[in-house]
This record gives sequence, structure tokens and C-alpha cells, in this order.
Amino acid sequence: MDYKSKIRVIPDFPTPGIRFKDITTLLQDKEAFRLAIDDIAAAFANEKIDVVVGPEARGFAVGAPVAYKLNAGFVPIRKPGKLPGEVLHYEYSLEYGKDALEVHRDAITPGQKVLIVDDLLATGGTAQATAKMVEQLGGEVVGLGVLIELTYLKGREMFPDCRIVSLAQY
Ligand SMILES: O=P(O)(O)OC[C@H]1O[C@H](OP(=O)(O)OP(=O)(O)O)[C@H](O)[C@@H]1O
Ligand SMILES: Nc1ncnc2[nH]cnc12
Repeated sequence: MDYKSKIRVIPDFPTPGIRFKDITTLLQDKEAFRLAIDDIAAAFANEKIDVVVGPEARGFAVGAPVAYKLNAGFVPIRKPGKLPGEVLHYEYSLEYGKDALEVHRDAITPGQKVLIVDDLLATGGTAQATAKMVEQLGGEVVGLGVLIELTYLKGREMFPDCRIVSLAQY
């Protein structure tokens, strides 16, 4: 599958100079969506993943179906103030701006094998914050699966010991 042909690039969104990779065009295409989920899941099928962790909001659209395919649980990583239980809070940087993420403290059991799934790896700040939270809860991050990797932002360099699978590179 030529995934790049399914991803719409919108210049100057949300701020001037950003070339926004819009995955809605891939998600709405039933064949591309199914193949993308299957490809990410297949890359980690031998890892005995217990839990897929996905950051809000686009990480839900990719992470939850990958978890289903891997027969794993799904843990949402949310922006502050959204999760009702006791949370772990973590601040991080984006390609544009800053943000913070939270996860339920009881979402991961020590020793669980965790796969992080998101739509896009840019600076790696989101994925790194997610990995740090997983590790603080005792989980073992065994990989990172994304639809899109912005290679020029070198997010991959933040994960020297982690297998990263991306379906489309820019
Ligand atoms: O590698 P990074 O530089 O951290 O950037 C990648 C993150 O940025 C986007 O999320 P965003 O925070 O825009 O949230 P959204 O999914 O709710 O739109 C994207 O979905 C990734 O989670
Ligand atoms: N260029 C980009 N397009 C879409 N989502 C992003 N998140 C961070 N950078 C992005």
C-alpha cells in the first residue's frame, strides 16, 4: 500500500510553516485503514504485547484497533483533566507548542509488555513522555508503531533501544 498517497498534506496548519499530515483521508478509506492497522499489528505480532498505549486523540484511532488485532488491552493517554481516576502527570514539547499528558496510575501492571501506538512521530516528545509514564508504572516498552514518521525531526533518536515501525516517512 502506498500510504503516502492516502495522507493529505495541508500547508500552514495549525500555524504558518507547518505541513500538517492529515490522516483522516487514510482513516476514511476502508482498505487503507485496514491494511495500516494490520501492518502495524503484524510488525509486533511476535512480541506478546499485553497492552497498547495510545495518546489522545489521533493515537486512539490507530492504537485501539491495533490493540484489538493483537488481542491486547488498550490504555488511553489523555490531555490533563480528562481521566477520572488517580493520574500520573507528565509535561512534554511538540513540533509546535507544549502540552502535558496523563495516564491512570492503575492502567499498567508492573512487568506488562507495552506497545506505544500513535498516528505520527515528529519530535518524539509525545512518545517519549508516554514511554516515561509507562516505565514509571513498571511497564516495559517493547516498541513504537506509527503511521507517519517525520524523519527530519529525528524523533527516532530519542529511542535508541526501542524498535520503531512507521508506515510512511517524510
Ligand atoms: O512527536 P511529537 O513532536 O510529540 O508530535 C507527535 C504528536 O503530535 C500530534 O498530537 P497532538 O498533540 O497534536 O494531538 P491530537 O492527536 O489531539 O491532535 C500527533 O498525533 C502525535 O501525538
Ligand atoms: N506536521 C504534523 N502533521 C500532523 N500532526 C503533527 N503533529 C506534530 N507535527 C505534525
